[in-house]
Amino acid sequence: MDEKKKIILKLENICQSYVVKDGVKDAVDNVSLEIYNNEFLVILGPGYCGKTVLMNMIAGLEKPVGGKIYLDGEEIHGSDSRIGMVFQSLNLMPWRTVMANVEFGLEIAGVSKEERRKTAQKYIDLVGLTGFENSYPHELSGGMKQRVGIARAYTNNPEILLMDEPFGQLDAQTRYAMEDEVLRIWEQEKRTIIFVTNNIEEAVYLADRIVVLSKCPAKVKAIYDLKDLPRPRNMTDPEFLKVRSEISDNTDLAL
Ligand SMILES: Nc1ncnc2c1ncn2[C@@H]1O[C@H](COP(=O)(O)OP(=O)(O)OP(=O)(O)O)[C@@H](O)[C@H]1O
Repeated sequence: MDEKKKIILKLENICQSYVVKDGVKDAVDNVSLEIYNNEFLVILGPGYCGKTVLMNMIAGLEKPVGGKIYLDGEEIHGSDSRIGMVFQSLNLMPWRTVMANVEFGLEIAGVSKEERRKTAQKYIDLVGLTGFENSYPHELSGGMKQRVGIARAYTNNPEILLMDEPFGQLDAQTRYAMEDEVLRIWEQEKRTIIFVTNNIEEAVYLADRIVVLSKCPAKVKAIYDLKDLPRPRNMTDPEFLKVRSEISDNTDLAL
């Protein structure tokens, strides 16, 4: 079988609800998805629709009230080291240098100092932070902090990388630069990426496939295969704009 078509992660009828003061709030409603090995999957949906809740369930940070999650064909029931996460709020430790932040997961896993230095350096170089190993988070720009977050996630060697609106807080210029960076890193160091955004241009720029979610509670509204849209993509190309408008006609995003 084509390695790209191997299903690495499967969500089967995933549901999430919360008890709130005036009843039950449904956040995710019967989401089923198959995610292929090494693909760049973008989850696109309006604000508060349930994107983060869905990512948290994949990451094992919260338990679905219904449904099953399979990784490499086996059901998983919580967090799994094969799934890593890059958060929007990066949770970098301000008292640790770039190197110490990137090494952190390996330190916890008991990897020797020499080994973790080597691995961390590889990913610091990959994300373009060579020379900043001894800097502290407050000395870095927003884009550089995101790079630290990405390096830290890669260092733990996950098969799947979850990125929940990682560039949402960056200014437009830095955001464009980071989109190119994440594509470059993905091309160089292939992993499956599941990337959440509410920005349609970002979705069309990055994705192999886009999963469009409905308003809350999140349901799968449509799936678009963009593999035939050549890379590098240009947001002003007629072909890009055609795909963008086709998708925007079919979303609940306020555009
Ligand atoms: N623990 C919880 N208890 C009650 N409601 C919750 C809880 N977690 C999430 N929700 C609700 O579920 C809905 C989806 O939230 P979620 O954070 O997944 O949205 P989102 O699509 O990631 O939004 P954004 O684009 O703003 O990041 C929201 O209405 C939110 O208030």
